[in-house]
Amino acid sequence: MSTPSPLDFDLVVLGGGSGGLAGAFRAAQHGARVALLEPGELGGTCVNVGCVPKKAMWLASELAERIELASRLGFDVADKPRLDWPAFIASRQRYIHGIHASYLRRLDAAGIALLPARGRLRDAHTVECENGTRLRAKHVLLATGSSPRRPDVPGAELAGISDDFFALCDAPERVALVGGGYISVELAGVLQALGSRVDIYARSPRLLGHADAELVERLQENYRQQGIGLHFGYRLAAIEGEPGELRLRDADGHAGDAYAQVILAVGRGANTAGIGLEEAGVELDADGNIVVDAFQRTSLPHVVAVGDVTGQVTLTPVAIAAARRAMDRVFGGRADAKLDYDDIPTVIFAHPPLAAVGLTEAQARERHGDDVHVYRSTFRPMLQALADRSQHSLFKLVCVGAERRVAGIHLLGEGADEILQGFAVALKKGLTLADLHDTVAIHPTSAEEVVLMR
Ligand SMILES: Cc1cc2nc3c(=O)[nH]c(=O)nc-3n(C[C@H](O)[C@H](O)[C@H](O)COP(=O)(O)OP(=O)(O)OC[C@H]3O[C@@H](n4cnc5c(N)ncnc54)[C@H](O)[C@@H]3O)c2cc1C
Ligand SMILES: NC(=O)c1ccc[n+]([C@@H]2O[C@H](COP(=O)([O-])OP(=O)(O)OC[C@H]3O[C@@H](n4cnc5c(N)ncnc54)[C@H](O)[C@@H]3O)[C@@H](O)[C@H]2O)c1
Repeated sequence: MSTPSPLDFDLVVLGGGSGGLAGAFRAAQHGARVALLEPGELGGTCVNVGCVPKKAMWLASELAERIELASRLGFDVADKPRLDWPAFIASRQRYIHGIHASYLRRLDAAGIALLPARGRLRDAHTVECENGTRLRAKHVLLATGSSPRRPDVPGAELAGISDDFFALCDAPERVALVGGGYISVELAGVLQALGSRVDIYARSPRLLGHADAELVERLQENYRQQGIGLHFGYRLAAIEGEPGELRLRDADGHAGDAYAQVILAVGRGANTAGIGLEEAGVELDADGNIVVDAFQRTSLPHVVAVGDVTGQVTLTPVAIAAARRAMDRVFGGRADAKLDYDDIPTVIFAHPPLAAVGLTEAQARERHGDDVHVYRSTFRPMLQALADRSQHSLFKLVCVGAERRVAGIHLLGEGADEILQGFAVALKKGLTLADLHDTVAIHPTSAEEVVLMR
């Protein structure tokens, strides 16, 4: 038997983002010899140009709103407070550098070989680095993530993408966001609260097509009240002008206002091109996502894929959970380990946040017909009421069957982002309306509305 060379591994991972790192750490815990290839910053999209800097900006914008509330409530806030962006961004980036450093320490401690290189799949057991070095592995984990799409219209290259938002050093005076999904809604709320005048141009008839229509209706009202312009059914034909003064032209030839910044948020595409996947025998779907089965197995034996590159629910905790389970199966002797993709909770960090788990009312009616029972609570959180602000919260339960099993929980309002997690556990375990009613409320909170709905 030949002795293994230093280039032989039990696992080679392509991508040091949420899924790749989680998979590498879990495999190493099971005793696997692991190499991880990452040409960019550790942490991938989430840490560098996604969840983390986004949440930091969202927190800043929440503070801006709170300062305004405070002044309404009698605090002496001399002038209209302005955010010192460079100072805030320095704090944000310091926080992110701390995450990089922590990953490096953990990789080192786990004995994982980190190679700062782009990888290419040669066959089921061979990965080639950019410099031509070939690594041999028993198993390969593909976690190369996704990148923002640009619409195929003239001038699209003049506009920014979400990555560019994180390079801003001030709030641009006027901003257009193209797209009506997660990113558009989140960035619009942040920028408007930090001093920009924002317009959203969505192709769809409403924002957030996957979310519960009633909550989205309420969020849209909030956004209009905050001064965000909402343009639905918009068909973008071109982007024109000079940097700093850009205009959108629609399919009827109408050119609108000038914007200092246009940000495209029309979805993301899997990073599967040019890395040898199809040549090696990894099947892709029509959108370029890696096709995987319930165990994250690709069409090529010994090659698994997780996260955005599979086009499955594209959220960080999903990539992490799928990677850990796949590695438990491959290296941990848990043959049945796989992620259940049902009832994954999610939060859209809008203003206020929208948190959801399970079926929307429309999905429940499609699945269960008339046997759907909806409970809702509309209320003003105490701080909003004290400041005589009109922002209301809307909480909604979607129940099915005679036993009123809770099939969906939808929360729009202050604190919704922090309230949902615990209720998501309960929903996953088969929560019923009676269980909620059996639970004593915590008063006075917004969360208590969930157990008081009748
Ligand atoms: C603006 C924004 C906000 C978001 N906010 C949230 C949020 O609040 N909550 C949430 O759950 N999700 C959020 N997401 C989604 C989340 O960031 C992604 O779902 C998550 O990062 C996916 O993890 P991943 O490991 O699949 O890919 P990524 O994190 O993108 O990592 C992929 C890595 O692979 C590397 N790579 C690419 N090609 C190769 C190659 N050939 N060889 C080696 N390495 C390669 C890349 O450099 C990258 O580092 C947000 C996304 C965006 C864009
Ligand atoms: N809080 C979070 O968890 C969070 C935040 C941001 C992003 N994400 C993840 O990242 C993913 C990508 O976000 P996203 O907002 O780019 O995608 P998205 O899929 O949420 O929304 C894309 C939007 O663009 C629209 N669109 C598509 N093509 C268009 C075109 N040519 N012209 C105009 N509009 C067009 C779609 O109708 C849709 O409204 C999300 O689906 C989500 O999974 C999560």
